[in-house]
Formats: sequence, C-alpha cells, structure tokens
Amino acid sequence: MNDSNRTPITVVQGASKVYRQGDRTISALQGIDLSIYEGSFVAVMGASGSGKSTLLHLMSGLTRPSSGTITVAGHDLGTLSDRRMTHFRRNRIGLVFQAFNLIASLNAYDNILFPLYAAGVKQTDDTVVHELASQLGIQDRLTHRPDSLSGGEQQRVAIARSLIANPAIVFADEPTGSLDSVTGQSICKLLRDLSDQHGRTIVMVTHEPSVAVWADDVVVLKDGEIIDRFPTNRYEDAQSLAAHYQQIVGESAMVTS
Ligand SMILES: Nc1ncnc2c1ncn2[C@@H]1O[C@H](COP(=O)(O)OP(=O)(O)OP(=O)(O)O)[C@@H](O)[C@H]1O
Repeated sequence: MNDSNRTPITVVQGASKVYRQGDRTISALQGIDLSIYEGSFVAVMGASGSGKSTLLHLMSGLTRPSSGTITVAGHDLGTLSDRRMTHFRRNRIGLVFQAFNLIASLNAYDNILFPLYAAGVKQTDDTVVHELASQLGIQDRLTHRPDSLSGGEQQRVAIARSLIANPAIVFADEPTGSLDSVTGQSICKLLRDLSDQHGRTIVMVTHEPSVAVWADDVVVLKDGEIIDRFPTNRYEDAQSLAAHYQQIVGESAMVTS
C-alpha cells in the first residue's frame, strides 16, 4: 500500500537526544524524522553506538527527547506526565528485549499476564492467553517457569507478554540477540507472521542483515542520524541487503545465516 494512504501509528518529528554525564554531553540522536505506518514491520539498523536503542526508547516513551516531538497512536508523548506516560506505555506499547526479562518465579502463563497484574487488572481473560500462546507456539509450555524453557521459548513468552494488552505498536530491541541463528530466524518468522496475519505494527532494532531482511522496511542510523530508509523487497536475500548496508554505512555487516 502507498504510504500516503496509510495511517502513521508513530510520528517522530525533529527529535534529538543529548545525554549528560557529569560535564560531558553525548549527542545520541539529532534531527530524527520518522513515521511508522499501521501494520508495518520496520527494522532499525546501525553500528554500535549509532543511537538505535535510544530511538526505540524515545518512541516507546521510556526516555524523553531533548527536543522534537513523538506522537504514538494520536498522543503527543511530550504532553503526558510521568504517571500518564507509564499508564500509556502499559496499555498501548509492547516491549520485547534481547534478554527476555521474564520473572523467574512465575510460570509462562503468569509472565504473559504480568503487565495486566501490574496495571491492577483483577479479572483476566484466560482465552486471550491461550489464543496468544497458540499463535506463538507455546500452548504446551504455559505451566513452565523460565528456567525450564529454551531461549526461543522464553522469547516467545516475552512476545506474548508484549501483546497481552493489545498494544498499538510493539518495539523489539535486538529480539534475536541472545539466540542461536536458527532459533533467531524462527523468532523473525514469528514476528513476520504477527505482522502479516494479525496486522501487528512492529519496530525491531537489529544489527544483523539476516534479521532485518524479515521486515518490510529498513531504517539505517549512523552517528545519531537516519541516513537511509529502504524496502527489503528491493533485495533478494540477506547477503544483498548486507552489501547495500555495508555500502551506505561504510562498514561490514556479518550475515550469520
Ligand atoms: N543513559 C545513557 N547515558 C549516557 N550516554 C548514553 C546513554 N545511553 C546511551 N548513551 C550513548 O548514546 C549513544 C547511542 O547509544 P545507543 O545505545 O542508543 O546506541 P545503539 O546503536 O543502540 O548501540 P548498541 O548497538 O551498542 O546497543 C552512545 O554513544 C551511547 O554511549
């Protein structure tokens, strides 16, 4: 679909982020303009330190920009108090991390429901958990605690948890970073299916072309600026995407599978 006919779920306009450490200032992002359209699956690539996680944190309301605006699902995040931002994040934003971040003492079922428990929801819907577990292939793992789940299963639980509140958008920071390449590819396929079959809007940070190639679009950051955005269907495979990435970033990207 042409972008002009689609609704942006997230709009970043003129955003910058400066971190202060003592008397040092670090300019992590400058002049970022970015729209993420409903139902799209976008990968954010860039070298270490290029600002990928900072951009994800700004778009998910975990960090506030030093300047510029960020609008998510029609809400200007800059107008929200910290308390309303937390509430907004819990209800409208799904987060997936490299290290899964599951609660060790809870089984998969309770980990998935944890965001609702944390929001004080008393009545939870069993069928929603089972539907999500079945979409994610972990229906027979719900009674297991994280230490008896494989890395891939733990990430599937974490993805189910990110979807339990039916968020407007899911942000995934290196979701395959702790997994071997075969398991990582199965998580990529899962994210692709969530986008294709369930219309989920997903933004994923990765430095691996073999992961980015699963997205619709790739946004490339260098030194805190967006230097390119391109559709993945322009490339036949991860190798040709890696070659383009290498050309624009000026450094090599390893294709692991
Ligand atoms: N909380 C912080 N305080 C100070 N500087 C920070 C902080 N977070 C990030 N930075 C700096 O901002 C810049 C961008 O960091 P960021 O983590 O966004 O990059 P990245 O592309 O995600 O890197 P990586 O791939 O290594 O995770 C880096 O120079 C980093 O050192």
